[in-house]
Amino acid sequence: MIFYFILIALGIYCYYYLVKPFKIFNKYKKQGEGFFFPLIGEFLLQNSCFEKFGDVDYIYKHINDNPANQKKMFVENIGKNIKIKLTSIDMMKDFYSYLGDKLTIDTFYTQNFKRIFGNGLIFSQGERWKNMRKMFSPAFHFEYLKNLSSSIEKIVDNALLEHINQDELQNVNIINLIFDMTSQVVFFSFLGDNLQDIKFKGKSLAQAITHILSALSNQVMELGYLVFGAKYLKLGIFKQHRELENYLQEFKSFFLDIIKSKKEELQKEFQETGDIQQNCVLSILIKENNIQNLSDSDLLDNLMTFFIGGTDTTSHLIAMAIYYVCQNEHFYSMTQKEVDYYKQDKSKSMQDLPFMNAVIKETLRIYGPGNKSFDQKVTEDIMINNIKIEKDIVLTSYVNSVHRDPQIYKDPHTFRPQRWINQETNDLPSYAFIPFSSGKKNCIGQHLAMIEARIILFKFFDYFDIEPQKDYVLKIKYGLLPQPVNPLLFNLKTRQNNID
Ligand code: HEM
Repeated sequence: MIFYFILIALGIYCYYYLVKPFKIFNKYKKQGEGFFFPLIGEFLLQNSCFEKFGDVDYIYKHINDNPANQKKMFVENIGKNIKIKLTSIDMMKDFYSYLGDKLTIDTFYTQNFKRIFGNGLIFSQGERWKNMRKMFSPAFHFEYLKNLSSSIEKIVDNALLEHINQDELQNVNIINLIFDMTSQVVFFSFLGDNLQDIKFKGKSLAQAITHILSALSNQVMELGYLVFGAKYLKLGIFKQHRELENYLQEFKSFFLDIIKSKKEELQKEFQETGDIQQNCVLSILIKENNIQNLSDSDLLDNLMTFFIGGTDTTSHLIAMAIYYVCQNEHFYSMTQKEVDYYKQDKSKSMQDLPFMNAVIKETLRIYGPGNKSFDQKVTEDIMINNIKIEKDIVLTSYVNSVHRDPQIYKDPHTFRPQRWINQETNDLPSYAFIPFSSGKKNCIGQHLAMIEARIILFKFFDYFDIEPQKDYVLKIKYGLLPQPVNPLLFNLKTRQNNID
């Protein structure tokens, strides 16, 4: 009896995890390229790309190299899911028009992270998302954010001067250093306070969040998670699972108290003076009478969401821009000369630094931390560029492939900022450059990211002569983002005359 039961269970398992996915895989592979291996196709392919080329995404980045191939998509499997990576510009318009309606974030990887960022903007859909986006948007308009520039400059100056004063200028891990600044900026832009002096169990708040994220990320690799999902982790069968859940809950309630007291402080100021001096998300919510529409836990979820959306991304963008500039003497001297020239003319704004802006855009094109959308589950059959995609398939928009398509960009795999200054990129088609996504769920923080990138890059090249590690080999793997495996270490030498 038990034998038959096991046999039937095995049969059902084989059908749902092997036979059915393989049939669907074959159907879609006709539209492009593909790779199938029972259960772990995506892992295996990315791993082998990493081993061979030092870049997990290599195969998707190069899929358009031969335009005669007419590839449109790359099909893979993971677990029982079939995943389609959209790699052609022709498919982007339809994809982004369905986002948030017939496409919802797939929870295979992300459900564990929801334990920290709950139902903030990224994970919300429908009316809830619409209302929140409307309430938060004014705080992310460029004109409003411009008022934060001097506070951001102060955060950056303090962080760099601290390194200079402590003489910590050799082998500086610049991603960590910049992450410290971008996390202060996110707290500041949300609460009007960078929370620098507050510690949770001996860690700064940014370090505590990083610790939680990295533990959650490790759990996603556990067999139990792959089979039963995040519910299994929350059950707390193992000690390390219980410990993490407790740490997470304590951290959330600690942070909730900080938010409550900041909110009360700003509300009091508003009641007493009719205004709030400090520009930040909270003050906009209070001034526009929206604060009562959000619970304290909604505020916490969104602060965590902004932290996750806005720290790693921005710090990787800036560190990679420094890395690329330092690979080429001409780019390096152009950047430094531009910074020095700008300092002599106070009438200019940082937007008037053409070469530096081109460096940022080119880094976003070729490396962009958001050049792959979240995996999205199809909730009902849809048409993407005249191809029917069935319900339950997982779709990802592979912006990386479009950003490196030789039919759109000349010499697409080369870092060449000049393309953004000469006429080359004047008439790019729609969806040819979308590092911050597109459509209604695009990145709310893109102006903040660009302002930070300009300020931090400017200060680095103003304060320091930057020397990269000799023989460094860039290898890209996924953490929360695609990121360099070996730390980006630089020697910094102060340019004495430039430091007041
Ligand atoms: C270089 C820096 C950044 C890049 C490349 C980037 C990229 C992106 C991308 C591609 C998306 C869409 C994700 C998807 O749906 O698949 C997104 C969404 C989002 N980003 Fe950013 N981002 C950056 C910085 C920021 C900053 C500084 C913040 C806020 C402080 C932020 C907050 C968000 C939020 C809240 C969403 C979700 C928006 C919604 O669903 O309505 N991001 N970002």
